[in-house]
Amino acid sequence: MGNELNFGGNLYRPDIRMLHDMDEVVYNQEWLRSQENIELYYMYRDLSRNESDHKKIVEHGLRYDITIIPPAMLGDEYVKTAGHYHPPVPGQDLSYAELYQVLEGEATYLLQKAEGDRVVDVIVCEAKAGDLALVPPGYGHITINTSGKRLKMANWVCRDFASLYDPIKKLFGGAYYLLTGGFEKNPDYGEVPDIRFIKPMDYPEAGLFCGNDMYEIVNDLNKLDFLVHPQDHMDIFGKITSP
Ligand SMILES: O=P(O)(O)OC[C@H]1O[C@](O)(CO)[C@@H](O)[C@@H]1O
Repeated sequence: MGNELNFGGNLYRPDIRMLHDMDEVVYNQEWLRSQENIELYYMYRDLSRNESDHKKIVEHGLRYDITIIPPAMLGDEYVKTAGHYHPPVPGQDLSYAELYQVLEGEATYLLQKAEGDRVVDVIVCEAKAGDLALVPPGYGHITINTSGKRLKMANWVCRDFASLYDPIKKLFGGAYYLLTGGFEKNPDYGEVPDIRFIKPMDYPEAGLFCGNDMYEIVNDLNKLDFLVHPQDHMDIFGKITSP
């Protein structure tokens, strides 16, 4: 069982994203049609080091996942996740946030904010091992591995929602594709803003620092309340949404 992940002495089996799960969102459709249905990336969900951690994580409405994206090319496009948005928090007009940390390799996080049918902000954050990347409410997100090395990343997220894939599928991918020649605007989006490049940041207000293993916040999960009740913690997102 070569795909199992050992986390805290527990073995986890992944959900596997196959190439042809991504048919709508791959840039080079001609290349895609000639390809076998290979495994692209591995999603290990709801991890914990022990039962007591798991109880705390569930009580706080959270989930800790690890995703492994081996290096690959999708024709002349770098391997990436399918991409999704999050639904609104019940009773709010704000959607759930998510927090990533690169554990190994390098990630390019593409975040895009939709307002109705338009994308009004596109952010790219390039992150290396230890770096944190926050997905604010309202932003869809895609992770791209351009590094030629295995990318292993973790995320904390609210456990009570299902991701929304259709808005990205129906426009054949994110607002930009990352090709060997650089970022290419997706023509199906019409007008999109230029990319804002941001650096990975610390979030001292939540006790989160690049370089510190973010799983350890399991001992103080109230600090992640911004993932479950983003409406109560808008300051933390402001550094990214209006720098
Ligand atoms: O759902 P996608 O777009 O394939 O992206 C996968 C990622 O999303 C998550 O489900 C969390 O948003 C992770 O488990 C995984 O990293």
